[in-house]
Amino acid sequence: MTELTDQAPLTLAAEARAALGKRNLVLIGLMGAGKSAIGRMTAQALGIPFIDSDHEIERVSRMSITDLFAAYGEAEFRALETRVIKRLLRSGPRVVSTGGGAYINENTRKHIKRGGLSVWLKADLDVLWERVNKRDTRPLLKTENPRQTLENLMNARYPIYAQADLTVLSRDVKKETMVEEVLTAITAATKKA
Ligand SMILES: Nc1ncnc2c1ncn2[C@@H]1O[C@H](COP(=O)(O)OP(=O)(O)O)[C@@H](O)[C@H]1O
Ligand SMILES: O=C(O)C1=C[C@@H](OP(=O)(O)O)[C@@H](O)[C@H](O)C1
Ligand SMILES: [Mg+2]
Repeated sequence: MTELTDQAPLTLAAEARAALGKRNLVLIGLMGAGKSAIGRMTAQALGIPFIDSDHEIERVSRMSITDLFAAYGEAEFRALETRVIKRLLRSGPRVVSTGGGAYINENTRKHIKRGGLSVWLKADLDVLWERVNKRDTRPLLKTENPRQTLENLMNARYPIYAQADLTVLSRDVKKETMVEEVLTAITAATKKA
């Protein structure tokens, strides 16, 4: 009979997939951290569905995030975001990339803590700014000094993101490297547990 030890070692993705089980992987962090891009690629590597909560919000509301903020304001957006994320986390496994403010909302955070393994993609201000200043799709950054706004958000939010189950440093390396680090973090955390 073949012993388990005789078999070829599992690939990193397969190992992470086994470690995840039925749990959802939830990416959190500030705008520009790479939640949407890295989340999509991580789901592909794991062979499980990917959903971006902002895209889902846009789909159900049939409005862009920018228009939602303009028409209804941030409070209404957060209420919708909570409902959408709660629903997305009901079944797993999935990779769910959230919008930057989702985990800051106490209600949404509660659902994420209950419904998944959270990974904070943590980046420094220069990396985030370099990425977000190329697009104008983020209503919270439509201020006189968007870089300062981003820094203020960083100061307010980083202590809360720190509650995530896992943290991976997001920086200027290949996206594939980021995916590998997320998979490694999932595997390592499960081995430790
Ligand atoms: N490791 C990376 N290296 C270079 N660019 C990246 C990396 N990760 C993300 N990006 C780019 O940065 C921008 C913001 O990423 P995105 O996934 O939208 O972030 P978030 O969803 O966290 O706001 C996108 O253009 C994305 O392609
Ligand atoms: O940080 C935030 O509060 C927000 C981040 C955005 O998502 P990304 O983090 O994917 O850019 C989007 O949900 C909305 O503009 C609000
Ligand atoms: Mg995003």
